[in-house]
Amino acid sequence: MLLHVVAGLIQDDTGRLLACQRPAGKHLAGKWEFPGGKVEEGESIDAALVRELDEELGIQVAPGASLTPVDHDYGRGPIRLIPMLCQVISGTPVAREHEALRWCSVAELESLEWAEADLPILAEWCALRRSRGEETA
Ligand SMILES: Nc1nc2c([nH]c(=O)n2[C@H]2C[C@H](O)[C@@H](COP(=O)(O)OP(=O)(O)OP(=O)(O)O)O2)c(=O)[nH]1
Repeated sequence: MLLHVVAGLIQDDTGRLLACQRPAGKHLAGKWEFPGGKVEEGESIDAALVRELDEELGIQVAPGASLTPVDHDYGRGPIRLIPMLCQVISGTPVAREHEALRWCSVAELESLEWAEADLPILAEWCALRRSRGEETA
């Protein structure tokens, strides 16, 4: 069965993107990812995003546009990773479930070791920024 996973792309007001490091002892430990998680049965993508970011980071967000979903299999069954732009309405992110959080410029994003399924999402996000003329931040 295809598992749907939502991933939130959060920018700060200087254009940096929030990256989160997966904790030790978990699948893909130490890799960087976007905050989010599995969409529960009967739950909308937007509702899953709002719930996961509240649970993981203690922030309230408004879901925005989605980027292109990525289908991937780490050998544990197929997943569909759904990237969603989102706006923080309230709160400041705190690493409740992650090893570390980092606000990253494009250069910093490229220096991290990402979960493989996130690579196409990062490429799309960087292309989107370039097309808006925001590539230098
Ligand atoms: N949340 C999130 N998960 C991601 C990303 N990229 C990526 O490949 N994944 C994968 C890791 C897991 O295989 C799957 C779901 O992640 P999860 O954090 O909700 O679940 P988990 O690893 O706690 O799963 P499990 O140990 O309970 O089986 O999606 C990402 O950017 N964010």
